[in-house]
Amino acid sequence: MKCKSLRLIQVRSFQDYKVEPSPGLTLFTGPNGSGKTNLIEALSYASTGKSFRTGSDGEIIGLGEEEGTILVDFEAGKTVQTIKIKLTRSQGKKIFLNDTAIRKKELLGLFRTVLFTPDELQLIKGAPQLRRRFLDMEISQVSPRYYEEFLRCTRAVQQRNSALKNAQLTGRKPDLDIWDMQIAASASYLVRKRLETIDQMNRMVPAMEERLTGNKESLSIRYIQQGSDSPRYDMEWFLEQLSRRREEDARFCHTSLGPHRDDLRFLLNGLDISAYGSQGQQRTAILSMKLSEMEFIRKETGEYPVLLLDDIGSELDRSRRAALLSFLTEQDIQTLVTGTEKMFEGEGKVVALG
Ligand SMILES: Nc1ncnc2c1ncn2[C@@H]1O[C@H](COP(=O)(O)OP(=O)(O)OP(=O)(O)O)[C@@H](O)[C@H]1O
Repeated sequence: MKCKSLRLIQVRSFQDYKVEPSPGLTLFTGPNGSGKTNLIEALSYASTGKSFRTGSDGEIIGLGEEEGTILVDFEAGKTVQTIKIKLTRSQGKKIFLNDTAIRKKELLGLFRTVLFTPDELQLIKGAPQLRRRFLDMEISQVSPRYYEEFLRCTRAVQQRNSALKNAQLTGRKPDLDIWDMQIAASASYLVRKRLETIDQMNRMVPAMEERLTGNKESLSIRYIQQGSDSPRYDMEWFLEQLSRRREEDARFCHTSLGPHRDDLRFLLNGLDISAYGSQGQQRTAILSMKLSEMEFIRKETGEYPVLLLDDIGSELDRSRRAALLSFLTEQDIQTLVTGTEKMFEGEGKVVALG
């Protein structure tokens, strides 16, 4: 997967800007506020249909403008295609693939990227929802069915919660059977896919960790399931658990079991890295996971995704940057980075902003 060009029209600080990244390493340099992160954000947006910096599309449209457009030409296999995202203040966003309108759920998996930013440390320290998102996005990029089931499950949980709230307001018994069935069916698929993915990641992560640090600390990912010490994904189990929790769920008007309540733990030599790992160990662990995510996507799709690295100069020391660079060049991975020219020892194409 290669990004051939990125064009921004009335997006963030850019009036009309086009860049053609190198198929290898491209470094965006420039003073603070020159728009380096804006470029990474736009590429990630074209990949996922979402910004990693804001939940409000209005913030992305140039100040004072009514609309903004992100255009990405990318090569997948041997075909070059164009994603166009038109953001408007009054009518939301429209997404096009080669000028044909598509839905957001059809966007995922077209232009595949893996993102690494300083905020990524939150993956270890932050709320469970960030870890679930990491896993969900990773799998959704290679499996449209997964994303469909994910949306179905999310809707069913919302409907079940609404039914619980209504019941509390009206004093009537809620009819939860239909929602429990839907949640159990989707959950069974989602959790099975999550476990399979973690299993694959666990086979790759230690090698990445060793490559980056030269040591043999063993990093692994564990799935933490609400309601069971050893993860289950059979539908009957979900049905039985949801049914058993009805009374308690009715009290709090929420659904206390399902993929939306599960979490991940990252273990370094068997210990929870969020509690026992140093900052440096945590940063390296995240990078190892991101590189394993790259490998996972390559195994599933036959191509490496594009790697987006925002401001990692502050994150990785010199030896880790060198190890990262050797991996990226060896594997022919297209990488777009923000930072200073020195960051990768003068390697790659430099695009100066500001
Ligand atoms: N909607 C918008 N319209 C116009 N300009 C915007 C908009 N949103 C952000 N900006 C401008 O974009 C700039 C920030 O760009 P960005 O975050 O990409 O900088 P950067 O080069 O990554 O900086 P740093 O090196 O400090 O991380 C700021 O000058 C900000 O005012």
